[in-house]
Amino acid sequence: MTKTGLILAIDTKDYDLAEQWAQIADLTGQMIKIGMEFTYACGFDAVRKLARGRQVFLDLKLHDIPNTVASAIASLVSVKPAMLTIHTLGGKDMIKAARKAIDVNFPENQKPLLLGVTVLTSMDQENLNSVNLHTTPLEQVMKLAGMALDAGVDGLVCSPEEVATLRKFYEDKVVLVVPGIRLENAKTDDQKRIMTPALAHKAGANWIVVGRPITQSANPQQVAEEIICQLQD
Ligand SMILES: O=C(O)c1cc(=O)[nH]c(=O)n1[C@@H]1O[C@H](COP(=O)(O)O)[C@@H](O)[C@H]1O
Repeated sequence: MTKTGLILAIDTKDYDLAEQWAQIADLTGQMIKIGMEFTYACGFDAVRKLARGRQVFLDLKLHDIPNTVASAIASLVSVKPAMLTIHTLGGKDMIKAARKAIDVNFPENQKPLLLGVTVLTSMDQENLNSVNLHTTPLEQVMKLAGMALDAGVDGLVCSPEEVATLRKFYEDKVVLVVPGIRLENAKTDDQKRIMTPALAHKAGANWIVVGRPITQSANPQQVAEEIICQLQD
């Protein structure tokens, strides 16, 4: 069975709270994810400070013309991220430019994994149709996955619902990072394609990304520990 790790999403505008959550991640041996909310609110000095000495997934979901994405990636070297995200919908030229930007700018032993976001976990069939995509989420994820892997991503961000199919098709040749994790299989917020930690693990996720179910709970450390237990075989 695929080994699955937990990534804690540090989605807050408050530096001190982010540090508290990151310390819980340190105690339980998790990676942290720093995204747009923290970065835009606290700035890049704060991102570097929070990242220091930690394994960081820098989730800025870059999506722009190839030259702009490549230049943005070159500016991220000082954060020393373990992984970073681009949107696969930016297309193959943008992805190739991102790949090259990592290969050229990051030192050999500090190259982050380049992850391609496929179909956001907040999108269901109705949302896909609303942007004129008349395929199922699974078909769209598989199509984007093939294109993105050919163009040079190391891994994919997808919902738990696509993990088993991707794992069967690509075996262990792709890193699968999986948000849309909920402790119960009931849709209660913006996440539409969801699964429990145990089921995402069984399906073959390398990493699950969890934010609010941990950070908004009464006891974040206890919930994190309970989730980690669900990831054992
Ligand atoms: O790239 C991501 O991490 C991501 C992709 C996606 O399709 N869905 C998704 O929820 N995420 C991120 O994963 C985290 C999920 O947080 P919660 O919904 O609070 O567990 C957020 O930080 C999102 O930005």
